[in-house]
Formats: sequence, structure tokens, C-alpha cells
Amino acid sequence: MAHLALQGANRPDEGSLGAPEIFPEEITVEEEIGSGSFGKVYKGRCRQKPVAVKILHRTFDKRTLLAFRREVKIMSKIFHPNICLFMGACLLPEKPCMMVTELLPKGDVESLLHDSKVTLSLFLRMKMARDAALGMNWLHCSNPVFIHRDLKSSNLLVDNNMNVKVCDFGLSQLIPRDHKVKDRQNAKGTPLWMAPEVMMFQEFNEKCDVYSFGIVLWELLTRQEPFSEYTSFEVFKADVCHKQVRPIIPADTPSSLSILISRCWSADPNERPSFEAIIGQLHKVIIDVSIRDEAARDFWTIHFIKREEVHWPEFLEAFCKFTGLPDDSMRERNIKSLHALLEPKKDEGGAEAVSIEQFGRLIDWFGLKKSKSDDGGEDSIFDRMREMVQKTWFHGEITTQEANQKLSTLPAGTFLVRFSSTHNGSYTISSLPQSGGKVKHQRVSYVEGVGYTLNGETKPSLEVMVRDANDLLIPCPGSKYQSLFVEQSTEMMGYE
Ligand SMILES: Nc1ncnc2c1ncn2[C@@H]1O[C@H](COP(=O)(O)OP(=O)(O)OP(=O)(O)O)[C@@H](O)[C@H]1O
Repeated sequence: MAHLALQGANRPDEGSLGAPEIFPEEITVEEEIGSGSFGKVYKGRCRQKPVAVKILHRTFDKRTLLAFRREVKIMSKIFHPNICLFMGACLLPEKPCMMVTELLPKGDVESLLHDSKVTLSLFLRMKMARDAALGMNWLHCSNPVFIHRDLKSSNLLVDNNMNVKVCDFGLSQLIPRDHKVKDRQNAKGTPLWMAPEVMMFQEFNEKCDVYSFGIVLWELLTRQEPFSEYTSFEVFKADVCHKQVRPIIPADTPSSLSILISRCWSADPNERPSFEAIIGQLHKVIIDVSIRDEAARDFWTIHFIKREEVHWPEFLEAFCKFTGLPDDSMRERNIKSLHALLEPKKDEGGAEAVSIEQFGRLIDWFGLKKSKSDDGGEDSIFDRMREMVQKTWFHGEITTQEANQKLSTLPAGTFLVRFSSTHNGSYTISSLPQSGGKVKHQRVSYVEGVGYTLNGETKPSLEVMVRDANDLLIPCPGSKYQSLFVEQSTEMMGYE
């Protein structure tokens, strides 16, 4: 009954919200996918399209209704690829208040980060951060300025292509550009992500969202909950506001990222960067977290800044020039090896593209620097790649499970060498012990200029390691690179 009274008294002039109207009969509600302070979110269908339907509690107070109406009003005015698409609302008196938005099937970033079964590389997590920053920049660039006021990882939603969109505008507010405002009563937002000036009821502007973004960046970096050590709100508030306590940034974080996080959550809002500046810095962070080798990083920055994927021909031309690949009889085989190891993915138009992540991993595995060859000369990265794919025992990027499947029915002493699926730059030797039993997986670390280390013993090449081992006897057949060399041996025969 309470909600009926409120609906009657507080819903004047629905048309002024300017939201496209959707009637309840047009919406089919399916399973629940989330809940919040206002009510629940369901997966549903509207006009044959899968959608998300946010339904207000059956009983709600005036504040909740105002927040819901504010959200509808704001969402019906913002359109950006990184902001959850508003599709319409039902605000009819006597009917449940509902808001229809696009469905983001992968749910929210917080749930994904804390699900240990979900693999999310740091590269992908930083791309997610940049998507969120792009959405936030759109809000902050509008005039008057939109302040979100509740930016946190659970208000970032993810689509099937892992694109991130900002949602939940229930606490958002508009302020004139270059102005500051103050909360008169309760501070709005979620305390763990709330800027100190907001918590202390001081004047604030859109930079309060940048503070929250700093906490989100830290969550994306660490996959942990912020401030989980606190049990008392008063102690937490005093520490954050007066002692400037912030979550600990892991020591091995690339400096471009740790500096960005620290600047975002500065105590002084003027020291926090704008989202425009954050986006620029995240382009750099994405390169830094994807490519560990400094020279390779410079290569990508000079040629492909702001791009995470480059078409194969463009990449090849730049990389061959950069490495000085000679135009000799090996050139074609070198390029074939590079292509096979990079495994460029086909984009929507069918063109092959090399990703920054894959490039970074390739450099970790093979190193850019020249190394000493067996004949006293020098081997380039191309020599190392070409020689590796020719080894019958080398199976490249296969998982532990795939290695188990390949080996399980073969005789003892059979082995293969593959890239480690968990440690960038390392290799794994999977073998069937001669003593019998299950497949054994041993990680070999590779340090450029030093060699390949297994059980404390370092060898100059994997070939030497395999040759010197007593129990690696029969190369496992079925390497995907073998077909590459069937053609090449024929070609070679042709040359001779
Ligand atoms: N469009 C959507 N697609 C998929 N899931 C969604 C969608 N909208 C919301 N959700 C899920 O529902 C949860 C709650 O939604 P939302 O943040 O809008 O609620 P809220 O009550 O405003 O939250 P809070 O109480 O934290 O302010 C989200 O964290 C997300 O898991």
C-alpha cells in the first residue's frame, strides 16, 4: 500500500522525464541477475530482444523513488559505447517501476574479478579500465558536468566481447562546469570507493569520481577487495580522510600504472588527473603490462601507439624493418615461423591481426637480442623461432590438458615441449616417466642471455636440455608446426 500512496503523490508529469515508454505487457521477466538497494535486476525479453530489467522494490521510500526517476532521466540522455544503453522505462502509476537496458551477459566487473575460475590477463583488465575511463570521460565532458558518484567495480558491466560499460546512475548529479557542490545531509555513494572530501561533507566536484576510479584500478590490478582489513567504519574513515591510508600497490606493478593509481586517489582533488589524461596514460599502461622487453615496447609504441591489434601485413613490414631481417634464402621460412608462432586471429572482416598481448609473449619466449649460435656466429630472434618450430617435440601453445591428452596413450619416455600456459616466457616439458605413471609437467624458465633453467641446471638451448636428459626419449608426434615443414622440405628439395 505504501508504494501506491507514493506513486500517486510523487509521480507528477511522467512525460517530463523524456524516457521512451515501455508497457509492462511488453516485458517478459526471466531469472534474477543482480540486486541492489533499489530492488532487483532480471534477465528478460522486450520486443523479442534480450534485455536487463531493473524493477523497483514493491515497497520503497521517497528517496529510492527519486533515485530511480533520476536514473531514468539521466540514462535517457546519455549515449556512449561505454555506457549501458538505456532502452526505455515503465513509470505508470499503479504499475511496478521498471527500467529496461541492454543486457550485459558477463555481469559486473566485481563478480568477474573475484571469480577464480575466470582468467583475465592484466592486459584485458587494463583494457577494461580504459573502457570505463572512456565512459566516465563522456560524462565529465558534458556541460553541465555529470558526476556519477557511485563508481565502483560492481557498477561496471561487461558484454560478450569483454567491453566494459558504466551503469547505475541512481546517485548521479549534474553540476555547472568549474563549480563545486556539497552534500547537505548524507554523503552519497559507497564508502569504500568514496572520495575523502565527500566523506567529510566538504565541497567536491567531478574529481570525486576520479578517486573512485583509482580504487577501481587497484581492484583491477590486484583482483582483491579494497580495505577488507577494516571492520569499523569510523576507523576506516579516519584513516582514509586524515592519514591518507590507501590500499597497498604491489611492488612489481609497472611504474606507469602505480603512478596513475596514486595520482587518481590523491587527497587533493586538484592533483587527480582528468579522465582525458587517464585515458592517455592507460594507453601507455596497456603497452607496459603487455610487453616486458623495453626495446619491444619502444617498437610497439613508435609504430602502433593506442592500438592493441595490428593487421598482419602492417605488423610484418614494421617488425622486419625493426629487426633488420635479411632478404636471403631463409626469409620466407623465417616469416612462416613468425606467423605460425604469433597465430594472428582473423578479425570480423576476415583479415589477420596480431595482438599486442601475443607479441609481448612471443618476445618473452624468444628474446629480441642476438645470441651466440653453435657455430660461433650470432642467432637472431628469427633464427631461434625457425629452429624451434622445426623440432618435432615442440608443440607451442597447448594447455596442460591438451598435453595430457596427446601423451596419455603413448609409451614411457615420450615427451613434448610447449609454452608454459601460466608463466609468460617459460616453457614446460611434458613427459611420460620411464618408471611409469602419469604425465609429468616440468617448468623451464628462460632468461635472455643466460639460458634455459630446469631444477637449478641451466642449458644454452632447449635442444641441449632435451639431448642431455636421460628420460626424454621419444618426441610426441602431432605438432601443429610439422605441416609447415612438410611444405618447406619440398621447397628445399626444389632449391637443391
Ligand atoms: N544491464 C545489465 N546487464 C547485466 N547485469 C546487470 C545489468 N544491470 C545490472 N546488472 C546486475 O545487477 C547488479 C545491480 O545493478 P545496479 O548496480 O544497477 O543496482 P543498484 O541497486 O543501483 O546497486 P547499488 O545498490 O550498488 O547502488 C549489478 O551489479 C549487476 O550485477
